[in-house]
Amino acid sequence: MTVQTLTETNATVPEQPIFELIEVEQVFEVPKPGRSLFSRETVGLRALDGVRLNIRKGTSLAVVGESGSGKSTLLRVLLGLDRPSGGRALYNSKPILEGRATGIDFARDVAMVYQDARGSLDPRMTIGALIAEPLRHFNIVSREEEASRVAQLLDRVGLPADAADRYPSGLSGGQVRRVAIARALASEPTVLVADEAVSGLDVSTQAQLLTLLQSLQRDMGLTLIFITHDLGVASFLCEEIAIMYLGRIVETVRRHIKWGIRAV
Ligand SMILES: Nc1ncnc2c1ncn2[C@@H]1O[C@H](COP(=O)(O)OP(=O)(O)OP(=O)(O)O)[C@@H](O)[C@H]1O
Repeated sequence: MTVQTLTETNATVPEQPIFELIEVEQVFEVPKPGRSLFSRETVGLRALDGVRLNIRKGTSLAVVGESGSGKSTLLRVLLGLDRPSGGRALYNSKPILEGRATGIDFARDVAMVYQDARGSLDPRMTIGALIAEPLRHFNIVSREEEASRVAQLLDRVGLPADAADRYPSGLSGGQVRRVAIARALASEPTVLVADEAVSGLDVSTQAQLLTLLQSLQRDMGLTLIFITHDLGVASFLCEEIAIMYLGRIVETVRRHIKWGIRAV
């Protein structure tokens, strides 16, 4: 069996970050604890509290934290789905929301694999049609080339070509995650964001998916942002781990992944 070995290093890469968060804050108005039933009193909840984060192109970053630490809030800011209440969130040195407003490039460049992979796929569509959807939306290939690109993408995620004719209900949890990854790759993104992409699966399926994500990141030069509450998964997969607690990044661990072979 092939496994990777991880070794710590202090190497620094002086490259311009693809994502940059500078003192990002997100404050939500929530009902004041202990208020009377009829009171509308609120308090500000700091879901993000001065977050600073640089993500370099082609690297892998895991954002790890317990429930409520702010991971999803951070993700929504990175995806430009929410405007932070303070600080600056940049993608390729431009405000993320500006990037989204200018349209299709950000959506094509930054692909997402959702935690609820099955729920994110229309159960009435075949796997082939689901993967072809982003190909058409972003005009990646001509209609004639579509079927062969779908087959390539299925192969890339370790599914057989005949999976294209099946429906999500006919696939296992692990296979559905692979389809979600193939769909995300269809737009030929620079960044792949995966939110709890292996949670709720058995250990061996998790390991296979993590190995797949690792090889995709390495072979395609993707920037991988992986959100998880599982430190073990994070350290297996990613070069850099940002640990969140109460809306802050309390620690960042940088690793240099060396590929090696060890008999186990
Ligand atoms: N839209 C919102 N309105 C009010 N409070 C919110 C909102 N979104 C998140 N919160 C609060 O912000 C804090 C951080 O939530 P967030 O969902 O980002 O945490 P998380 O680390 O992703 O948790 P989980 O792992 O459970 O998904 C929590 O206290 C949450 O209740």
